[in-house]
Amino acid sequence: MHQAIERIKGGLVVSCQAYPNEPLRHPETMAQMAMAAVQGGAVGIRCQGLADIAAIKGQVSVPVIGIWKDGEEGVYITPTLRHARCCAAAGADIVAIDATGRPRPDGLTYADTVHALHDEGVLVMADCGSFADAERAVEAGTDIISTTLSGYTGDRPKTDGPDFELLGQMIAAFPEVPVLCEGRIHTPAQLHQVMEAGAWAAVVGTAITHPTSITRWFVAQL
Ligand SMILES: CC(=O)N[C@H](C=O)[C@@H](O)[C@H](O)[C@H](O)COP(=O)(O)O
Repeated sequence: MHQAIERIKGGLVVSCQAYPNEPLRHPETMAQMAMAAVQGGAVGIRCQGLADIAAIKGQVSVPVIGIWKDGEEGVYITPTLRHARCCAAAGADIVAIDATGRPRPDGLTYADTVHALHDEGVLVMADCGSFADAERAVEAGTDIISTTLSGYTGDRPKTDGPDFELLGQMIAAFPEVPVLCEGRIHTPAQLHQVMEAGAWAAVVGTAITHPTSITRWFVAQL
């Protein structure tokens, strides 16, 4: 098992992302957010965009999972081999990529992409939207599989909280592969539950690092 993957075992990875045109969308701001998360006990950081990856790697020593979101529909999380290589070059310890079977903009298959990255020594995390995606990812030899895209690809309902069902299926089917739970973990109790279920680690974004969403949750109660 690679050291970066060992280091996040049993812990909380915090996703530090601001979306296009949002006030916090600045690499230095995201690096400050990442440092704050590490102070709170995060064992890893997930972040978006080459500038943010580089800025965050410059400030924290925990493993960084890098992605590059390009577009908003279809395959947009690190959609091509080029995007993934750039994330690695920017300093990501692990690169997360879309693991769905949808056509990729560069025409490569998911497996082609993973094999090319492995040839270059890059660790790959599969952002899955279904159990079939997880099977494809494991078949390709992916280092980490995750529930990231559950509820966002049309294959699974968008549950209020994390997709415990998919998480459980992945853990049961692939005991040798680290399974991360990511997506809609909104409370410490839900985090406890996903770790009890056997997740290798969990990724929390919105509930920790997206104040606009958190404010809306409160305002909705007024
Ligand atoms: C579907 C998609 O594009 N997910 C993205 C992946 O990086 C992010 O927008 C999420 O914030 C991240 O997965 C963490 O999830 P949550 O913010 O729910 O804790």
